[in-house]
Amino acid sequence: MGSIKVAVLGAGSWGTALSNLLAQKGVNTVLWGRDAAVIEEINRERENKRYLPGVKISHELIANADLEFALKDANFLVAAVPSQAFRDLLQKIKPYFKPEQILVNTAKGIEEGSLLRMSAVFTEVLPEHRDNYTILSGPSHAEEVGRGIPTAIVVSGYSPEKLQEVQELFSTEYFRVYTNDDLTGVELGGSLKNIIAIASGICTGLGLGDNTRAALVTRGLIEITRLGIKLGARKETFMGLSGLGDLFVTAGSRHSRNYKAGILIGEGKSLEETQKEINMVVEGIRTTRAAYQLAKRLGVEMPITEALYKVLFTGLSPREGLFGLMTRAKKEELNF
Ligand SMILES: NC(=O)c1ccc[n+]([C@@H]2O[C@H](COP(=O)([O-])OP(=O)(O)OC[C@H]3O[C@@H](n4cnc5c(N)ncnc54)[C@H](O)[C@@H]3O)[C@@H](O)[C@H]2O)c1
Ligand SMILES: O=P(O)(O)OC[C@H](O)CO
Repeated sequence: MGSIKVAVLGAGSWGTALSNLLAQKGVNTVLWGRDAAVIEEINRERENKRYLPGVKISHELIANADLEFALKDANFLVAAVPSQAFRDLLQKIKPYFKPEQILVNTAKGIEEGSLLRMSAVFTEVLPEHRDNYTILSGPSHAEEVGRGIPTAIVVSGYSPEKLQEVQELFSTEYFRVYTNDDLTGVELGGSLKNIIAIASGICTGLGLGDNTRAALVTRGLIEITRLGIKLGARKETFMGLSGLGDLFVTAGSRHSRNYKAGILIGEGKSLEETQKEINMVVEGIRTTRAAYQLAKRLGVEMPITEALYKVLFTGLSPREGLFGLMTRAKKEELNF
């Protein structure tokens, strides 16, 4: 793609997979990571063994631990760090940020404390560049994108022209990018599905059946939609790639860190043991606490989120949590 340059910031699983996709497409791409040992390994072995083992990295990809080098003359900055590190990354890039640069956020989460979505964090740090913010979300495991497995994803943001530029940048014959102007819905769908994925994993860890998981995922979609509507999102977005799509891929996949975390917790492991064993970001843990607080503040009913919050943070056992959900007051089904 001509003279376009992209800086991918964060050399974990997703940053590695996306930068590799762009480099394979012929885009001048620099992958920046804060860990010099990981960067060195990528350049030497053409593999990121900790975060994306088994995926061959294109010789066209430049990995570098110097942020200024990565940002210089970049048209697009792709932020691929956990949501709790997004503000910190923005503070680091702020001195270099240019009015024409487009920021593509890929983090799926809500900031703890402020309870802000990533777009709002961006606007706090770089208020004069609000329209340069976009987000890429949807069902996309790095392990599969890294192997060229057909994937569909969605981009959202404020400026329709910028969404089209990001759509054009990432689209390949195996990576299909849609646009959706419901930024609130796209951000919340991608973030809140992780809560339901952990709960789904807990059902598996407890040795329960497909009926239970299907019930949990369906009721989970309804409650995350309910919170989304309250915050101004469109209901339909939760039926799309960043809602149902991402829930489907996360709540039962062997690749999902959130689902795997749930399995370990259902099997009786503590939260600390679980995080140590997975050794990569499990976004849904902190998102559960943030969503629980948001739901309380706004008076939105989110029984699965509340039960998971109690299991993760107050010592309720997974079985007690499930029993509580099954024996709640009787309801109508479609209570958005
Ligand atoms: N892995 C996937 O399949 C996938 C797909 C779509 C979206 N995402 C989202 O992308 C985000 C990143 O996930 P990931 O899978 O790459 O996580 P990861 O745990 O694999 O990697 C995180 C990377 O961020 C770096 N990092 C952490 N804090 C940092 C900071 N303050 N400054 C700079 N770098 C920092 C770490 O060193 C690591 O390289 C998450 O929000 C996740 O939900 C992941
Ligand atoms: O591995 P997970 O659970 O963080 O999920 C990764 C992506 O969000 C899937 O779309």
